[in-house]
Amino acid sequence: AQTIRFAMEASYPPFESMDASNKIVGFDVDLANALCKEIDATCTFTNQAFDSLIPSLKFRRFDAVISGMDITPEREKQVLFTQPYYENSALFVGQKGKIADIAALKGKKVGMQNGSTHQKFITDKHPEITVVPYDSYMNAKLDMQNGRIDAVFGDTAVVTEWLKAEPKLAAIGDKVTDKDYFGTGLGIAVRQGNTDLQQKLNTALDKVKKDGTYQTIYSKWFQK
Ligand SMILES: NC(=[NH2+])NCCC[C@H](N)C(=O)O
Repeated sequence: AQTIRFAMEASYPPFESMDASNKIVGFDVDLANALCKEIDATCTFTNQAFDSLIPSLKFRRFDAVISGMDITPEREKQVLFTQPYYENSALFVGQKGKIADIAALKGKKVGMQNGSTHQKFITDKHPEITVVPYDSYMNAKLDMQNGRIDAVFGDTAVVTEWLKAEPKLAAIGDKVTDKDYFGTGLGIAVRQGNTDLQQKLNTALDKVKKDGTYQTIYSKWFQK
């Protein structure tokens, strides 16, 4: 059987994180395993810095990236994406009662992962906000909670889990849905030209979306 080598940045629960035994677990892992089962392939998973995922894919160190990654026009110039497997938008979060709205972030420090769509969005659309890039959203969140930065800008799905777990945090403003950055959803990236794998993954995605497998995995990792 075929082996599909997946890469991800695994400090991003519930999409991917390291469990107590240093195994990568999460929604993306379960979904990829379900797809590999359909394709009759063996999946492997490797943890890597987020901003190195696309370069490593191009260098053939891996076959696919599944990492809560937004399908964007800019990334589509470098890689091929599957159909979206998760709807996405972005949300600012800060300490409760500190920042009233997005306008109040002017001159403030906002953290996010280096190489993320969140970084690009703020750089392009909100030059009045100071971007503070991190190796992981977990470190950005810690700095925000310690008051070193004023807010974190992240995927709504992830940030919403933080808000449920931590009563001292609050959303700032509404979800950001700009299609050029977040609007088309999360996809699995494969190399340009690897339409064979792209098609296999797309067919498998159709199948798991239809037969209930996707919903089961979703309910395991995301609360309603
Ligand atoms: N596994 C991760 N650390 N993923 C971060 C993804 C952030 C954002 N959705 C992006 O595509 O840029």
